[in-house]
Amino acid sequence: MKNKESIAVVGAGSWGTALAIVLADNGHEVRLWTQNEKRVEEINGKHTNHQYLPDVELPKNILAFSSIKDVLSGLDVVVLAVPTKAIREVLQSIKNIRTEPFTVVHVSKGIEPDTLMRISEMIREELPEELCKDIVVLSGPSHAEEVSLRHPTTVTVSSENMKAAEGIQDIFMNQHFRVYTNPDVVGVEIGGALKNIIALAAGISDGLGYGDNAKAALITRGLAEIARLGTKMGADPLTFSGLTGIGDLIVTCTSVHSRNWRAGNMLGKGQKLQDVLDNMGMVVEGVRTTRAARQLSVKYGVEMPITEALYGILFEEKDPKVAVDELMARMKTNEMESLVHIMDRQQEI
Ligand SMILES: NC(=O)C1=CN([C@@H]2O[C@H](COP(=O)(O)OP(=O)(O)OC[C@H]3O[C@@H](n4cnc5c(N)ncnc54)[C@H](OP(=O)(O)O)[C@@H]3O)[C@@H](O)[C@H]2O)C=CC1
Ligand SMILES: O=C(CO)COP(=O)(O)O
Repeated sequence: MKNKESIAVVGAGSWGTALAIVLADNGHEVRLWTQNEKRVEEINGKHTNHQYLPDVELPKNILAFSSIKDVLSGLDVVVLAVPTKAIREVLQSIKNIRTEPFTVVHVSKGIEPDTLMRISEMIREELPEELCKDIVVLSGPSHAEEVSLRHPTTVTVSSENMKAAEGIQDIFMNQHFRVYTNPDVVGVEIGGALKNIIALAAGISDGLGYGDNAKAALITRGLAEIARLGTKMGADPLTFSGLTGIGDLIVTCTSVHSRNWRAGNMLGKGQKLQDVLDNMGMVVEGVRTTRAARQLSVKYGVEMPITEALYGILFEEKDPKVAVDELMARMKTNEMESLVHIMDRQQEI
């Protein structure tokens, strides 16, 4: 029997709401924060969140609030479920209110451009040490739409303090939502963030009318470049063959639920990036992360051809078809050569 807790979920978008359902199903009292008053009324009155999860009825033990102060008061666990670009702003409001220490669970998948920080690093920078007990990342192949329908889903939690990760594993785990632990915070965060770049590329490939061969190539070679960069940054190479690596790549590159795949698909069909983003109504994390990953590839001296091609399409108006032609015409190489430093890193560990 798990301890019942009161838990704050900050962000009532699709993922925050789906995770609130998991926590509510486990019997926890869930306080869900959104700055949108109308959504607060809808969640508390009709028990729905139509904009983000249409047709899903929310459990009654989810209570929504628009005051961040009311959401946080007296709670030990705060789940941060906002896009990467909103993380600092939200943490600044939290730190102005809280005086007691708490555990932050972050579920966002991005890297901050320019600072090149992972999300746990941004949290460490924003929250004073005496306020932030532990940081736990929850990531893996998990579309909100399926989690909210209680379809079987597996994710991974990771933290520098594995006791904290195990505590969060207990809070979330249930019959539909299986939670693993992994001590490799860098690998878990890098895999989750960078798969969005490859999902955009997979969507573009589908939008151009290419088939399964192209998609398999993008997933496999995408994983190779993610693992190359991740291991240079200190990740355990094995993490990339787990849920937060290949697992999340598969789900995001092959599902119509993925906002990154859908955005790519529209780009491949010839739409303009700004129109795609304006019409999505939800965050497409891979766009900013492409900029960050390209900066990281330069910083660490790691070749990332798919990221480079996507950067050209997103930010330099390169024709997607030309970008694919250029990828195919790259100098011939040995499949394993580019993985050598990953194997070296594995031996070090
Ligand atoms: N959706 C999914 O299936 C999954 C998503 N993720 C990750 O979770 C994170 C959140 O994604 P998701 O829930 O899908 O995004 P959505 O676009 O569905 O929702 C984003 C939420 O964040 C809120 N928000 C945005 N900007 C701010 C801000 N500046 N201040 C306060 N609140 C803000 C929005 O509020 P409002 O509606 O009021 O604008 C909304 O509630 C992303 O990093 C994503 O990669 C991870 C796994 C699965
Ligand atoms: O991270 C996700 C699934 O694991 C969701 O991906 P999208 O943000 O592309 O929808």
